[in-house]
Amino acid sequence: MSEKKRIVISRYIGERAMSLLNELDRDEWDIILWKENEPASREWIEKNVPNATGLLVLLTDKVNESLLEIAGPSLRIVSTMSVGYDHVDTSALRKRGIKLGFTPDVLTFAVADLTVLLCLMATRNAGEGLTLVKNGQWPNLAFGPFTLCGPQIGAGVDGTKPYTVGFVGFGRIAQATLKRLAPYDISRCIYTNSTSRQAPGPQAPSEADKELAKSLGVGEIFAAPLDYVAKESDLVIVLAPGGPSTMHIIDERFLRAMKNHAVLVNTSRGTLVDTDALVTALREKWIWGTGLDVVEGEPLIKADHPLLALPRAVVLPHIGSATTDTREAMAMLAVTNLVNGVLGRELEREVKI
Ligand SMILES: O=CC(=O)O
Repeated sequence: MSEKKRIVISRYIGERAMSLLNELDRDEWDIILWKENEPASREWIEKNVPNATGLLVLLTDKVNESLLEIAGPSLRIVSTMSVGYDHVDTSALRKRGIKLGFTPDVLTFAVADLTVLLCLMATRNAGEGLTLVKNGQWPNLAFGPFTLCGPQIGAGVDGTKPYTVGFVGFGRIAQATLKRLAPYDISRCIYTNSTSRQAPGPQAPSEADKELAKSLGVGEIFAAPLDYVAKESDLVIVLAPGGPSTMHIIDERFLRAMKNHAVLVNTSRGTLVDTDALVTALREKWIWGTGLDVVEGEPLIKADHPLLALPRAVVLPHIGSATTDTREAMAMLAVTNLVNGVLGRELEREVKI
């Protein structure tokens, strides 16, 4: 009797998504599942991946040359339950003709919501306020008129203050974030993309920029170089993909160029921000504060990380897409991609690598 084909899944991703695997005839397919509620050990993945046809991973699992070597030539599809895929070596996949499935779109609203949450928390000192209250140090017993005051997002109390939101990366999630911020009366949105980033100056708004500005009621929208975004923005939101091309794109130079009352929010990948420079920027008050859902070197499992001692740093544990609905949709899409991939069908969402 010939050996069954195998699929390796590095985390239990819920009953509904797992039930989609029923399309695979179990006389033909073995489903190998890591059942613990923590990342699968490398040892476990390496032990089970040889001769697999499909591999479903989360962003805690590195898919690199050595893993693909171990998997061998049977592997057809890697499906990641994430929109980001900087944990996957795409060139190693490409040269072996292995497809990569991912889960964009379904998480756009959840991440945009969390981005706005961090914008508000970081501008309004909510991190510091929460810490004081939890430590029994409620600060307003003597109601200081300016206690815990922070900058206000948007056009201000009389609705006339110019307010600029800068985006580093302006894809689906960034645009959904802008849509949520638009009711704050944003006079300008400036953004970088891979071409404008190094350009000599700001670009004239494209037709798409003009249309978006009109539909959202934002004064104007246009692309600009990084240093322009740093210098001009009251709020900088980082929403670009991770990987070598964006490593430390927010560095000391960028942070020094920012306005003193400006806030930096990162809900993409920790590697985009040079953490040491950010810590100095906060300590020396080059900027007002920061809201981070991702940090270089995460998870931060020790409370002695310098960021955590800073009252103006609001740090969340990478929960951008963590609504139940969204995670379920991501899980379903990841399994659909996996099943389609192993059966040789087109993936519902494939990274063109
Ligand atoms: O960070 C989360 C993702 O890439 O889905």
